[in-house]
Amino acid sequence: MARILTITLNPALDLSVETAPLALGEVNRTGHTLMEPAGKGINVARVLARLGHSVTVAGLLGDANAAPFERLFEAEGLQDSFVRVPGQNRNNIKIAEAGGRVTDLNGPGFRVPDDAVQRLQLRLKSLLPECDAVVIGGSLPDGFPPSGLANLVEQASQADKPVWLDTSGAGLKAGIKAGPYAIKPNTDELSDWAGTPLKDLASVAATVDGIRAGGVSHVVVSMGADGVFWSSPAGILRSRVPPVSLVSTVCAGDTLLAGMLHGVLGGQSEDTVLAFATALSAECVQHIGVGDPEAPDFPSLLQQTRVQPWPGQNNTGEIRL
Ligand SMILES: Nc1ncnc2c1ncn2[C@@H]1O[C@H](COP(=O)(O)OP(=O)(O)O)[C@@H](O)[C@H]1O
Ligand SMILES: O=P(O)(O)OC[C@H]1O[C@](O)(COP(=O)(O)O)[C@@H](O)[C@@H]1O
Repeated sequence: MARILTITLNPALDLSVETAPLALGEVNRTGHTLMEPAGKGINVARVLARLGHSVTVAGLLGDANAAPFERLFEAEGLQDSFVRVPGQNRNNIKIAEAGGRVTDLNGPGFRVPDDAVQRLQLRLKSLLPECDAVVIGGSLPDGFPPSGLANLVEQASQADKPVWLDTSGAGLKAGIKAGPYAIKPNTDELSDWAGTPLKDLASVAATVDGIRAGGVSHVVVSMGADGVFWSSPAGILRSRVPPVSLVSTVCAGDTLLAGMLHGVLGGQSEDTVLAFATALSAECVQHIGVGDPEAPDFPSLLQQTRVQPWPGQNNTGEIRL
């Protein structure tokens, strides 16, 4: 069991809605709906706790609607070390239509006070000695500078804690420069970072090589139904997902990251790490919410997940994503 600190700078209440294909501009009657406290670091924390780790959740939490988050932390056994800030955590709406299309409506939340980065740095000072790894996940709230994210990455790295970073846009740009141990962009986020659409595995690989040359040890690229591309000091692996019945891809990236961290901290072989994490993320897309390592069909999903070195035989990199 490892001690993991996750940081969520912009938590959200996710309202997930399962529905038939939307009739825009009309009354739609939905199926299953679920409102849950979320945000990338919090989602990762939930999966890690279910995998038996001791997890502290931190970051910024709006005080106006903190109660559901606090209830979740209590229920899931997560140590709450969030810095409270004035205002509301955002509401994010996730519409999962039959057929697998998912539409995210991510709302605005609190605006951060001027001293937010300093308060977080102070909080981290006391939390870092107590953890084995740090996850920083999600977007930056209004007023939080990308340089502030870079400061947090540097602070944790200087304390010798591996930082796993999952963010996007300007945060990802600044974060990569600060030299995290690992990043987990999806193909769109990596394309955005590269400034060009990455349409095949060869271009993903070339982009990842550049990032690794800059000092990031592990680059995990999640590619939706095309699986995962993982470049690390041990080499490059690519996984393929098992067949699943798709409901919602929301939280699949967070579940994948948690599964990767679980395996890497556990010292498992690379193949085992990637197969486990991929299968768990595939389990996740079969329902709303984070992946469940205790799902009855998880062993079968794991068995059907394929991991291969990349580029393998007959694999020249032109596979289109
Ligand atoms: N349609 C799908 N079928 C099976 N597995 C999937 C599917 N979509 C996503 N996954 C799994 O979840 C992982 C993360 O999903 P992805 O959409 O790439 O990340 P993110 O949620 O961060 O955008 C994928 O790498 C894959 O392993
Ligand atoms: O901070 P961002 O980039 O807006 O993302 C937040 C959203 O991402 C999620 O954490 C899901 O992320 P993934 O689909 O990448 O796993 C949601 O719970 C949340 O609403």
